[in-house]
Amino acid sequence: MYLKSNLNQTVVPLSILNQEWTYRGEGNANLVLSLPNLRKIVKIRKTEKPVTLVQFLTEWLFRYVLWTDKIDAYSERDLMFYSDLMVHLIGGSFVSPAVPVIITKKEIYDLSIILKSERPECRKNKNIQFGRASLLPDYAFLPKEWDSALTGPTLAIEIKPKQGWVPFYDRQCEKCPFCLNQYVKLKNGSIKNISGYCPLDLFSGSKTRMINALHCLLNNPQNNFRAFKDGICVYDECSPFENMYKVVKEIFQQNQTTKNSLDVFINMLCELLLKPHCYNQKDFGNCDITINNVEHSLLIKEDSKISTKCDFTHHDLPSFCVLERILALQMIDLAGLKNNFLLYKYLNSKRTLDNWEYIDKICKLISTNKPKCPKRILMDYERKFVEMIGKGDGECYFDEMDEIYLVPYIVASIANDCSLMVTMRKVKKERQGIENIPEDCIFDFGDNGQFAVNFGIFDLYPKPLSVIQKHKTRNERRQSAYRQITS
Ligand SMILES: O=P(O)(O)O[C@@H]1[C@@H](OP(=O)(O)O)[C@H](OP(=O)(O)O)[C@H](O)[C@H](OP(=O)(O)O)[C@H]1OP(=O)(O)O
Ligand SMILES: Nc1ncnc2c1ncn2[C@@H]1O[C@H](COP(=O)(O)OP(=O)(O)OP(=O)(O)O)[C@@H](O)[C@H]1O
Repeated sequence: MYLKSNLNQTVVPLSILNQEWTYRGEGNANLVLSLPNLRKIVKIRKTEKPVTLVQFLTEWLFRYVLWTDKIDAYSERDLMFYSDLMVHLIGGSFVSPAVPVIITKKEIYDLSIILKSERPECRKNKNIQFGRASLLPDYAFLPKEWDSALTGPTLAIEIKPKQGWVPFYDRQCEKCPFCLNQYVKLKNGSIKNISGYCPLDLFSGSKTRMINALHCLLNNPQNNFRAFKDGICVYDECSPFENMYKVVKEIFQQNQTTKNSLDVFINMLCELLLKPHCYNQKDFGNCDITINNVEHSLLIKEDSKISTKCDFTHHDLPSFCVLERILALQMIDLAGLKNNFLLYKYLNSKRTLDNWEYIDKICKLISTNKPKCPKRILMDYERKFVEMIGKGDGECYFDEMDEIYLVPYIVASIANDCSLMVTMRKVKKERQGIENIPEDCIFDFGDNGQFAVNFGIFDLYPKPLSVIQKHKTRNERRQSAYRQITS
């Protein structure tokens, strides 16, 4: 069965069980399996498990009777948003096109049974969904054609860096959203210790602050740091810290590992996070990377007097380094949650907003405005939004606006929640086959040797418009937990 999607891509049926596969991990929205022979991952959507009888019947009707069109439409829309917008905004060196595949009901049923023992208890509140899934490169491995020049294990570091930038309109608190959330986690018992990690430090452009942030991530990884050796998770919040020492020793191919080698490794990681990486720039589309910096510098003066406990100061990151690619999207939101919530509430009071219709609208806008770059389109809307706020005449300016004005906030929210992977493997001393690796992907770490390195950014799928309401409530909960614990 081969289907044609609206994106004009052939949807290929994929059988997972008749090839080598492993469980890679899962988040709130997707479960990921790795197909090591293909060096690909399959990203399978998850759905809420029905709890009540009514939910059970609705789910049954939806899945088994009304299934195909509705579910296909969801997955197709996710893919369209990813391919038409997010890939262009991030750039082809860090993301790859997703290939739609179809997984049968029977296969999902069999997989669910096998996966029972692998899935963490806290994630079992959702089922995996049959039908459309996405096939993507597995960033825990390097491209096959580089293999002949490389030796030793492949190490991949996954970081979910979270919000490294707070719009000026939202800076009412001395703590950034991530640090505030630590108090909620502490209160509900999901963590024992507050992490010293602050995303503002990781994105600060200051090496001292970045290195401190990386040390904190390693010491208290929560769901923000993982290390994979040859595709297998060897260090995360559930593993002993020694595992990290061991894997660093192996990657450096040293007999001895000392505290010092971990420091060397963190320095190396910091350098990699700051290295421009644009070997695949031809696929970058025509998005202009520099558009939004000016706007922020104009707003900065207004707010420079706030007292902070998190350090809100920051230096520019080198263009095209992996952190800069993420931060640039986070900074696309100038108006902040405060103003986006007001607009969302206003539009919703005029007509109930559909959570996903914005995707069709923004994709259509991009296509009719070609060759204008998608980032410029979003920034034009955002600029106008901020201009309206500046006029300060309350809700009346909202009459001229629609949900497209909320899209920059949604894009920034996706960037606030995405993950990155830095993957590395040592280059053989004899350097045979080195010509297969783009020069830009080889990094020299002095006595520790040369490494081939690749970067990936993932979890760039759309969020519903209702996330704005969720963020409003979430922020109030965070502030309250902070006040309760610190007062
Ligand atoms: O709201 P946040 O900042 O806590 O982020 C949520 C994440 O929590 P985190 O703090 O990273 O542990 C949360 O991650 P976990 O499930 O906690 O691993 C999801 O990523 C969630 O996104 P979505 O609802 O699946 O689209 C994330 O929600 P939104 O990005 O939709 O807000
Ligand atoms: N392209 C990829 N290459 C390698 N590993 C990946 C890739 N995509 C996802 N993963 C792995 O699968 C895990 C779950 O994927 P992902 O974070 O995209 O799930 P999610 O449900 O969308 O997350 P969230 O809870 O943040 O919404 C990741 O933590 C990562 O370890």
